[in-house]
Amino acid sequence: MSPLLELERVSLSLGGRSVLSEVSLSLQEGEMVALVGPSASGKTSLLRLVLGLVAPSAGSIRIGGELASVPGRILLPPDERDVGAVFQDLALWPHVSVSGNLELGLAAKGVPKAQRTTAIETMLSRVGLSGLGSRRPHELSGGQKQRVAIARALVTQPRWIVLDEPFTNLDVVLEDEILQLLASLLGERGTAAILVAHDPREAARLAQRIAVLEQGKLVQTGTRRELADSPASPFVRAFMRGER
Ligand SMILES: Nc1ncnc2c1ncn2[C@@H]1O[C@H](COP(=O)(O)OP(=O)(O)OP(=O)(O)O)[C@@H](O)[C@H]1O
Repeated sequence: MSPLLELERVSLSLGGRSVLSEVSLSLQEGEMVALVGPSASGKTSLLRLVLGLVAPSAGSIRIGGELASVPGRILLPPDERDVGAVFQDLALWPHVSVSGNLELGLAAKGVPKAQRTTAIETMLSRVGLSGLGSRRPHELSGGQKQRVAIARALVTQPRWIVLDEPFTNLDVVLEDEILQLLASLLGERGTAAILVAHDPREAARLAQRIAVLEQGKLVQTGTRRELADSPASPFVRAFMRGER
């Protein structure tokens, strides 16, 4: 069976600078991969590529075996990639209620009103936000906002999601709670994920594999044990020791 997502020697240049260089990476159905690397190594750019927000300069991206992006062209637009996204700034729509934030994606998918209401209620209850559907994002705590962002990414039941360092601003206890919630939500639905992680604990909690980017190149991909036992670079060694 084809991988859910497959990048083949993908390069990206922006403003005349090479941002990613010949990255090959795959994501299997139900698999969770953590993407790590120093600042400016290209992690966010890689997520933008797989979401279909930007086209590669070279190489190709396949989704479910079908060509989704080729040099200079996005063949499959973001809303046809069956993917949910959670960004670092969460990007909740500020003027829309919590329920409204979840509803937009369902409406865009053509889900009828009655089913939308049920799906939203079920999802809000699953993330511990029952009864808060009519609040606006600014009326929520940081942890509650994270839950809304996760609920919004998952309410349409996508086959996979990407998360770009969404837990950086949480304290450790809260981060742990949210990671646990996310792990069970992804696990019970068999949703695949690519997660940009900033510490090895976070990576280990969710991901079966860790992929390391440095200066736009994929320097190592492997399990936590493989990276800890034979780190391919000083960054990988330090990261696995939890120093970064
Ligand atoms: N639109 C753009 N035009 C030119 N250069 C860009 C553009 N977007 C990103 N870059 C550059 O690409 C490189 C990779 O950026 P990216 O945001 O992907 O890194 P990152 O690994 O996610 O970094 P961080 O961990 O700091 O968020 C950086 O040097 C950045 O300055």
